[in-house]
Amino acid sequence: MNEPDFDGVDEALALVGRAPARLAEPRPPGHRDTSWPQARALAARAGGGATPRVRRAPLGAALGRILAEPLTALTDLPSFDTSAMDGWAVAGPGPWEIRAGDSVLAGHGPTPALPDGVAVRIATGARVPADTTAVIRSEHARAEPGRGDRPGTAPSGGHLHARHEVVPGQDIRPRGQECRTGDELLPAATVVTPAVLGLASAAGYDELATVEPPRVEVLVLGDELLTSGVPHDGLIRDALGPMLGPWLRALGAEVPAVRRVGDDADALYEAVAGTDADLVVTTGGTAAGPVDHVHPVLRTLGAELLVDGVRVRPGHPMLLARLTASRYLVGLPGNPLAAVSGLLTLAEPLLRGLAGRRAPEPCRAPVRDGVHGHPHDTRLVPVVHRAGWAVPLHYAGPAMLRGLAAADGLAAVPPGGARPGDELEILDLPWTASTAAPVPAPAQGGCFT
Ligand SMILES: Nc1nc2c(c(=O)[nH]1)N[C@H]1C(S)=C(S)[C@@H](COP(=O)(O)OP(=O)(O)OC[C@H]3O[C@@H](n4cnc5c(N)ncnc54)[C@H](O)[C@@H]3O)O[C@H]1N2
Ligand code: MOO
Repeated sequence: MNEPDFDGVDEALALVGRAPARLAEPRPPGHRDTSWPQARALAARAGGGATPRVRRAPLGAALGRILAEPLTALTDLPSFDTSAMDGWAVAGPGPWEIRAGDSVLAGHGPTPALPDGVAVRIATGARVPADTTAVIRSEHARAEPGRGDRPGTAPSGGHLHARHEVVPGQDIRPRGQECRTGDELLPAATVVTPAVLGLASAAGYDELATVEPPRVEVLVLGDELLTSGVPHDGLIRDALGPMLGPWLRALGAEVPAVRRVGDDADALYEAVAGTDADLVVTTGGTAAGPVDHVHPVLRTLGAELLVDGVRVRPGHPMLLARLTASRYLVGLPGNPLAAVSGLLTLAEPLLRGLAGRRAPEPCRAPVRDGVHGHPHDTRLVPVVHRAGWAVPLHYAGPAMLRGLAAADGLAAVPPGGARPGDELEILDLPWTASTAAPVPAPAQGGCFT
């Protein structure tokens, strides 16, 4: 490729400059790469076209999964008129004669209707007797003992006086207040959180229909990679194997194992041809070096290249291939930040579709400092959120993870760059929701959550 200066920009911009943005130059003709927005849309379409596998699982096994169908109420909630307080059920105007006998407790069937002028003790959560006008909480009522009541026993035969005005319906939760049978409580594609489990249980569910997580196999290429110890003799540590498994799981995938296949074309062919995963993610070997085997292996397999290079820095050699009607391969470049760029550009939207998840609301934030742009390509730059600003981080070169490890997200810098105050799209990292500091709402809100 005849763009040494532009590629050099990526390295130079590992330290973020403050120069004013340059205007985008026209793309040289004949370039085959896909634009960054197109690549994301293509990956999302490929994932969204798949038919998700659905499984009915007991509530306890559904946590973190995606609802395959809407959650509709199997009952009215509450399913009967319920007392909201411990106190007295009363009918008609007071004072009321206290009905002798047991209190009305939670968990019991219907009790006899309440005639006007009568009160009966009732517990929070109990079914209110038919014809009850209101519930008066204990502290708002005064019970006058009847004859024969012993101290410490429930008064009976005495009278009940309200200390405050009684409003009809007070402290009664009417049947169906929260929902009616058949109401849609949550749409399909909702993530099953602990709160969803609670709601599903309250609404009568024993099990939930959820989308089976897509299975992803990670193949780490490269003979130069060590799995332990300090880099030596030209060998380096594998930074991607330890990162990609948990990252892909955070995106809703099942990742049984990360395999290292070295720079062996036959081993790569065998691994890809024999996989039963929905998605194979490879790292390294996407460029045109002597041991870059991803393209030749895909050709031998007859795979269809949906994306072959993306106009994004770092990570432009990333690719997306269809292996069979329902299996995909995402080739991530070997440089670690370039691999993350491929993960967010291609693997994330593809997996979102395969996992049945909804697209997140796009999130934008103003960038505090000017950011150099690539002349033709989008740049992804690690940023932290500070007082409503996205602040670009240093150490953002293609081979570096130092900036990313401190980041809250990646800002998409358009071709030509950004000036201070420009609103940029921010890609959240899957863990930022739990670590982000409270944010004074930026212009468009929603980032880092
Ligand atoms: N002639 C050209 N050479 C390169 C181009 C180009 O356009 N023309 N693009 C460069 C860019 S940009 C990238 S990104 C890389 C992509 O290369 P590959 O996907 O083929 O990756 P490798 O060559 O295998 O590795 C690149 C680099 O990353 C290191 N690496 C690989 N795997 C890991 C890992 N798991 N953990 C840590 N580091 C890893 C590897 O040692 C290399 O240093 O190609 C450029 N070349
Ligand atoms: O610029 Mo590459 O895409 O090093 O990452």
